[in-house]
Amino acid sequence: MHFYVMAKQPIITVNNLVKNYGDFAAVKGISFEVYEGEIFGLLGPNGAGKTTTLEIIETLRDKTSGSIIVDGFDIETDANQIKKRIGVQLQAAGYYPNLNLSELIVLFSGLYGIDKTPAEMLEKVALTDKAKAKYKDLSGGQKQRFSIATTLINNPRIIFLDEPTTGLDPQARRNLWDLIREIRDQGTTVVITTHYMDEAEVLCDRVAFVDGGHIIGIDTPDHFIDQLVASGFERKKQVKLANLEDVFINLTGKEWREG
Ligand SMILES: Nc1ncnc2c1ncn2[C@@H]1O[C@H](COP(=O)(O)OP(=O)(O)OP(=O)(O)O)[C@@H](O)[C@H]1O
Repeated sequence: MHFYVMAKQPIITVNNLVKNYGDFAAVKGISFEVYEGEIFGLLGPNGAGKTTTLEIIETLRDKTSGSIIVDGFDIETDANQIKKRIGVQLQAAGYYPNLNLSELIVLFSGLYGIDKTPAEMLEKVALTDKAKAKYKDLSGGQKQRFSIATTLINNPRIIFLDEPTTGLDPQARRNLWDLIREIRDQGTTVVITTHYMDEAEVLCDRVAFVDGGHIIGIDTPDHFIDQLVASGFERKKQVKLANLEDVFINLTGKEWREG
């Protein structure tokens, strides 16, 4: 039993959040809670307002109106306290190209004023043997794991992952799911966006669907699916007991491909 089952304490409360870019309303008054210790997914089509919402909660973007409380702190008055308690994935461009992974961890730890050993952080994301490698020389899956390691340096209460598995092969995706689950099981709340519904279904404890700047549904994946089935919905095609991804994994093996 993981942490989520025991406590349903809100760690993020978003109330009536609005974001306008000039005349364009990207987020139109959304409200939701993220519970402590869960993996919470923001799902929805391109342009729905997911990244905008995340970046506002991460204190990286100003809101137009509404209120946000993160771990008991109001974004309006205590953004610095919030920054200390969250981990945000940096864009790849933020990594100095000539430093190796160990040196990058030392650099980021220094920025946070926290004394973390590179070995400790790299071990968490199974990159111990890449300590001397440069970020640009990593595979896609390794890059994602490294960037997740950097979100954990300040012992955050919550981490935010924006499409962390986009572009990864099936093994790398599944390995990343395991890593994200481990992070949750150690008590860190995870907020994630993804366009992969299979991923959201197996990974997220709860999901919110965002469309056109509104939240149009929020529940556990199981409840959503059960409700749809109860309403009489049936898939047109006979569902097979395996899919092409299972074939891929079966043929190529389950081991980590990228070292
Ligand atoms: N800085 C900006 N200025 C003007 N419009 C913006 C800006 N940033 C985002 N938008 C617009 O706001 C809307 C929401 O964008 P956002 O990136 O939040 O969507 P998203 O749900 O994350 O989409 P995706 O799945 O494609 O990442 C889009 O129509 C986008 O074009």
